[in-house]
Amino acid sequence: MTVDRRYHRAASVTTTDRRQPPYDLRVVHNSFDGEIPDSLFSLTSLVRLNLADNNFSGQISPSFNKLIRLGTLYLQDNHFSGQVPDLNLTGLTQFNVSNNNLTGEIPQNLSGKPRDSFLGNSLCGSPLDSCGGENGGGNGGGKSKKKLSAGAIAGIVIGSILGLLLMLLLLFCLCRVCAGKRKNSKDEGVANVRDLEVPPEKMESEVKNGAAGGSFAAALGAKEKSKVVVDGKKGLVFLGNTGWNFELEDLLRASAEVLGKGTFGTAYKAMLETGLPVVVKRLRDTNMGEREFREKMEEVGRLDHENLVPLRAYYYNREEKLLVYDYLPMGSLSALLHGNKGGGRTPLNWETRAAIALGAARGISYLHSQSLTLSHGNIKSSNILLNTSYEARVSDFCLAQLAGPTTTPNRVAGYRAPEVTDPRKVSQKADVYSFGVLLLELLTGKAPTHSLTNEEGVDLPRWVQSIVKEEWTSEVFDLELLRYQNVEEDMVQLLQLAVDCTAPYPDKRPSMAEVCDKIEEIYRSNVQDRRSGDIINLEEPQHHTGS
Ligand SMILES: Nc1ncnc2c1ncn2[C@@H]1O[C@H](COP(=O)(O)OP(=O)(O)OP(=O)(O)O)[C@@H](O)[C@H]1O
Repeated sequence: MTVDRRYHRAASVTTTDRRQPPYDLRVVHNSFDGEIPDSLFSLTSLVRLNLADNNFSGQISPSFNKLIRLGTLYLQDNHFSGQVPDLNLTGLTQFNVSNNNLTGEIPQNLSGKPRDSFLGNSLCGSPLDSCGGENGGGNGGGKSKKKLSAGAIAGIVIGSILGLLLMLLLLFCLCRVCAGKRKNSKDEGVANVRDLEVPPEKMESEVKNGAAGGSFAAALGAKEKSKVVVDGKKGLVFLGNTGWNFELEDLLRASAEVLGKGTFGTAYKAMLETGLPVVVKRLRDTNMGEREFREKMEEVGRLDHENLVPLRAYYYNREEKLLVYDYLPMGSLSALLHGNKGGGRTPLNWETRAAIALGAARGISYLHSQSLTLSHGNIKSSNILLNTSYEARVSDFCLAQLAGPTTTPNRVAGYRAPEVTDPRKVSQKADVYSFGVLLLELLTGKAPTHSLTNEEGVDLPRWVQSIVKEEWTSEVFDLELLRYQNVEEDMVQLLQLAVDCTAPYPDKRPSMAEVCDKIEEIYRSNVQDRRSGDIINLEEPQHHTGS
């Protein structure tokens, strides 16, 4: 069927004279789809054309201009798209293209038609709103669109750019804040971290060779560039009931001198402005994480015995780890035994040595009693410190695990039990061995291998074993001890205990509690001897010049 036939069939043709061509064509509701066929435009006599409410699509052809007699053109409620053609039909009084998909500007010739004729499209221009403004009136529905003026577009573009810049700026600020926070959390997650500047010249002159008078901050900074990272909030952590009340900054201001370099780092004596002297150990190369470190410090801080040098406080940050102890003015047993050999040193008598041995044994035995896995780990004469009454205080206990990869294991080689391969893993039996070497050192006055910086020292257990027992007295004991009579038997007993402690097989060694009991027994007999009044006057404390 041709389109023409379709039209003729469906159209209700209104004509009085059947010989006349149709002048009124109405297409039945919803009957047609597709584009309007060109043949329609040959019906030039048409006066009324009503194609409303169908499914016509495509463009509205400008060929409607051929229907020069057209007074009514109803195209509403279809699917026409594209622009409204410029219809120059002077008789066209009824015109409606509403509710299609038409776009663009309404041609000048149709601008006099009522608004309703154009609604429901995306059209603009008179009689609707001007192009660039709102069109379609209030009931344009979803089909209405904006057509923006150049000024509006420029405004939107500039606004968008400014908005984008603002967002970038905000993003940048946010990143800076986050980066700042991350940095702070690196330095213990605390604000208030700052650097103490120490002039390098000051550091050099003040701390050179451990000379006293330089500030502790300078001492810490001496080998670094010139900065010490100080964390003002998470400062010193005090352990136990010290009664101490000072801040890290007070410590950094304190005058300091180097006491010596040990296995774990350097020890400083710091004199606070209040006159309180403390010892600060600056740990080197500690691999331990913060949490583990703090837990370890709390554990060590809980250990409390009269023959121990308690850990009073600590400081932790990624760069610096400091341990704070009491300062013991009489120094170490090592300094007493081996220092000032040239002269000016009062020899250590037997009773003082026996008392030191007993005090040290008690301190270590206490440690072992706390837990089967707890050991000192670094027993040697420089870690046996003395108070003003020459009572022994064991220091540096339970720190073996803190030792970093660059520690100097040689320094403890002479005290180390043969089975110890990793100095960070030391058993109680290994402690007993080290204590045995310490007893041998006390009795012979000789320093064990590598225990002194300048001297080679002796492999004490081996050396003593190489001497036949009968010759122990004259060959083995420190000459300073030989002048005391009636104590020979006690000395031999202590020497035998030392030999037992240094047995190559850990199982053959006594426990620290047994060692303690034995020394007490020897010491008691010594006191009885003293009561019988046959040796030196022990009522007066003797003075020794430690180095
Ligand atoms: N609390 C203290 N009071 C007085 N002197 C101390 C104190 N602590 C340590 N010293 C002395 O400071 C010096 C250095 O001590 P430090 O403990 O750092 O090294 P060390 O004992 O030689 O070796 P290690 O680190 O293996 O124990 C030693 O001569 C030591 O006797």
